[in-house]
Amino acid sequence: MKHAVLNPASGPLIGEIQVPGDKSITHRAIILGSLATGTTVITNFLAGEDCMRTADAFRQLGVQIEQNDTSLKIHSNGPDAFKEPVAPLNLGNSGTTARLMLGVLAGLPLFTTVYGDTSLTSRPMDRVVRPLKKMGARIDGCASGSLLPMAIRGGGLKGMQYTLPVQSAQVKSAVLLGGLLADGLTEVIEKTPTRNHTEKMLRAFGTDISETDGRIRLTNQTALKGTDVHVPGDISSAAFFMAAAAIVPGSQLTLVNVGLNETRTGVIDVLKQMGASITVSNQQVMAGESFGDVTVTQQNLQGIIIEGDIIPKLIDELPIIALAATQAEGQTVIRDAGELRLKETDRIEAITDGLIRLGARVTQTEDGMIIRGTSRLTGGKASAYNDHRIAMMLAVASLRASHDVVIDDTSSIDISYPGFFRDLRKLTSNW
Ligand SMILES: O=C(O)C1=C[C@@H](OP(=O)(O)O)[C@@H](O)[C@H](O)C1
Ligand SMILES: C=C(OP(=O)(O)O)C(=O)O
Repeated sequence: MKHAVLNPASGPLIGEIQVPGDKSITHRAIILGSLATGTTVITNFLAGEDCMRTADAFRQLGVQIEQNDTSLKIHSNGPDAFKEPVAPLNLGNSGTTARLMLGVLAGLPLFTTVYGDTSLTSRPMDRVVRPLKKMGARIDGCASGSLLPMAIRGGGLKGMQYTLPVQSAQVKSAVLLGGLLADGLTEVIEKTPTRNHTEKMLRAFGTDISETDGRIRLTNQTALKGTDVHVPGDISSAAFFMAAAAIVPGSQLTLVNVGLNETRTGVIDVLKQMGASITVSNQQVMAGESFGDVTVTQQNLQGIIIEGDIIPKLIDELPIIALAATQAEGQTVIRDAGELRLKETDRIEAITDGLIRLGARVTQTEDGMIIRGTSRLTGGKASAYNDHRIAMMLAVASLRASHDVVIDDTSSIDISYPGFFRDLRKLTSNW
């Protein structure tokens, strides 16, 4: 338990900051580096707990993964050299590890068992189990095979065409990774774009994968080649400081080397639409992934409606966007975000509860919330619900509160942003 008492308010956030590497891209680099033959060096990788679960899972399959402060070095002889793990794989708190690994494990001719923590054990896995079973996978688990723990007898998959019934990059990626190890053609059809790091990274590792009008196609290609990957900063982590700079008077903050993949930049679009001044500079592209420097200058914000196709582009940023909305004039309505109820915790409940406890006016709806601004945050005691994004949102709220913000436990922050408090302290004068 890491109880935190955050003193209220701060001066403006001024200066420059570099957030850690992208979580989604780090997971995929570890997965493809392990499936590839040869050496893969991943720089600026995220050493967060979730990504380390993915690395440990491949270590248990016999892949050599060395970690130092600046890089992860993977030596692999490809999937044919994997060994059957002698113990269950612990996937911790990580939905991405669970869903993507189920795709991989279903495609390997090995028997494996997987489990996770209390939160992961309650998150739906049938969304990946169903399509993988259609490809021929033999998977069983709790609750009629829809929850962890699960057992997978892999191998013998056949490619198929699959239309995504949920807007989920994890489901898309599980089917594509299964397809990579399956016989024949796999085609995934997505009506609303979700994050496309798997597709971009597969291409970077030499896979022939095509994408037209939301139809993504690939055939069995186990001969991936080890490739060096440089991971851009995580826009989902940067979002906490973007929003902080947007709501603390007098702030001007630059976030350097932030990933700007077109399927992830919804938070920038929304903050701009609310009235924040945001500029992007030094934009570059590496292995198909765009990144650059993002400067946010505080301006008065207005409430807006956030709904529809933009939701998957900012799904993980909704906790901090909701906080920003408490500091905007008028009403902000968030709709079509029912997926938030299926994350590390029910985030609609957790955001609403946390913000109300700190003095904001928020009403939850089935698939979102209504936030009435401008609220003077009073501070108070709130629970992070063991969820990293809720804990960081509550910590940023202290910058606009009139009294202390007390958070029950902030240890979950290590999932995606080790060093968050060091960075927050660097930018503010309140601790
Ligand atoms: O593919 C990924 O790396 C992720 C996809 C999203 O989940 P869904 O696929 O469930 O939307 C996101 O919320 C999660 O943090 C990371
Ligand atoms: C939902 C998240 O991650 P995961 O699904 O991988 O647990 C997140 O990081 O906000």
